[in-house]
Amino acid sequence: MSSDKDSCESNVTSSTRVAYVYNEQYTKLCDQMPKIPLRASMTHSLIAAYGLLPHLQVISPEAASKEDLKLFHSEDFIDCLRRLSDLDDEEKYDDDAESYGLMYDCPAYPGVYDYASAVVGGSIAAAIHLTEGHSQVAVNWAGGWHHAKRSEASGFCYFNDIVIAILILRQKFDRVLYVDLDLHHGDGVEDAFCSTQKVMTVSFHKVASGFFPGTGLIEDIGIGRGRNYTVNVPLKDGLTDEVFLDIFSSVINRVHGAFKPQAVVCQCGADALHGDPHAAFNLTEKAFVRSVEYLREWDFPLLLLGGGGYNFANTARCWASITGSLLHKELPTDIPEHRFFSDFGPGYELTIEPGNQRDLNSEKYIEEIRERIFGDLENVEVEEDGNPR
Ligand SMILES: O=C(CCc1ccccc1NC(=O)c1cccc(C(F)(F)F)c1)NO
Ligand SMILES: [Zn+2]
Repeated sequence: MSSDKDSCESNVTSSTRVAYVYNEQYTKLCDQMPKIPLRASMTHSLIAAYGLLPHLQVISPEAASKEDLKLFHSEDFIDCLRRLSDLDDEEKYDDDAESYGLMYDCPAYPGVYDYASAVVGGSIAAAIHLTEGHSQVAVNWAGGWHHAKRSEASGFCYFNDIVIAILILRQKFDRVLYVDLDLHHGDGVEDAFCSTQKVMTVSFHKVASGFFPGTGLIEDIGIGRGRNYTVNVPLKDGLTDEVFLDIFSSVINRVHGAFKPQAVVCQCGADALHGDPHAAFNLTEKAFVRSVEYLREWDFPLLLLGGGGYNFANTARCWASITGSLLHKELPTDIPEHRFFSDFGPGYELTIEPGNQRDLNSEKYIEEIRERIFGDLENVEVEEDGNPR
């Protein structure tokens, strides 16, 4: 006779368990990324401080092997990053470096190979957890590096963990939907899948002259067989939660109806939040939490990844709020005492104040892009495959 504790344990089925990629060494490695020092530990510590770890299924990742990386990246690029990563700073200048994007925004700092392959390993572990049916949701907040190309690092992204995770999901799921909430266009993922009908990429991002990466225009809808399977939602400064959630829900609803995805990957880059040094949108964590809740309602395998986010306390607030929501836990507004408590001043609260920048997204503008995207999605029709998921 199982005690009621066992029986309550046993009713934690794969559909309610949330897998969470973490181990101490992995997080320490991710903390060393120069653009986001200690951000991985801040995110994990806040999630732990809110007492969420016992409710998560923690999965410990291994670094991606060279074979794993070759699922997307070229061998010469992988070898170059490996070589430069082993050098200390002096001998850095190698003419290859520039052609592989390993300068400026993506310096090949000592140990960068171990960092970048560890992050890919984290997203692979999460994706495998979903293909093996151990849970319906898997989270790798240290992942989400959407700019990396097959043979080029770009925009702080070295290896594209997202593309590799999607390729793993595609081994089991015929149609995979990719949603990118980062302030910046998810160009690396879009490029990887722009000519296939099997992966639909939908990116919501800022478009303005001179703003990185400069791609992701509304007229970019994919090429060849992939035409209409790329969706870009170009947005302007001052975006609010309300306007974002309105365009997000209407576009994603049509995407769901037309593409009928069997698994979803969502990049939750937090540089779209108010308070980020990019100072572009007025979003709060509510925009992200409600977007993920919207995707969750469809109850198919969901992989959540991080990405940008340079106000580290706000990034931790956002990702801890999403994690709490996945567990149907209401998190108290007061930030609990923990290692990084002092970084959450002056309010020491979980919620983020909305920005008050003027919203350049007029109703007319939002209607125009909504109608344009709806029109393009009319051309998407997938035959319901008979195969079970
Ligand atoms: O977040 C990104 C990449 C950000 C990026 C790529 C290429 C060129 C510039 C940027 N952004 C910055 O360099 C940037 C902007 C504001 C604040 C910072 C910070 F890291 F110093 F905080 C960095 N993609 O999702
Ligand atoms: Zn970004």
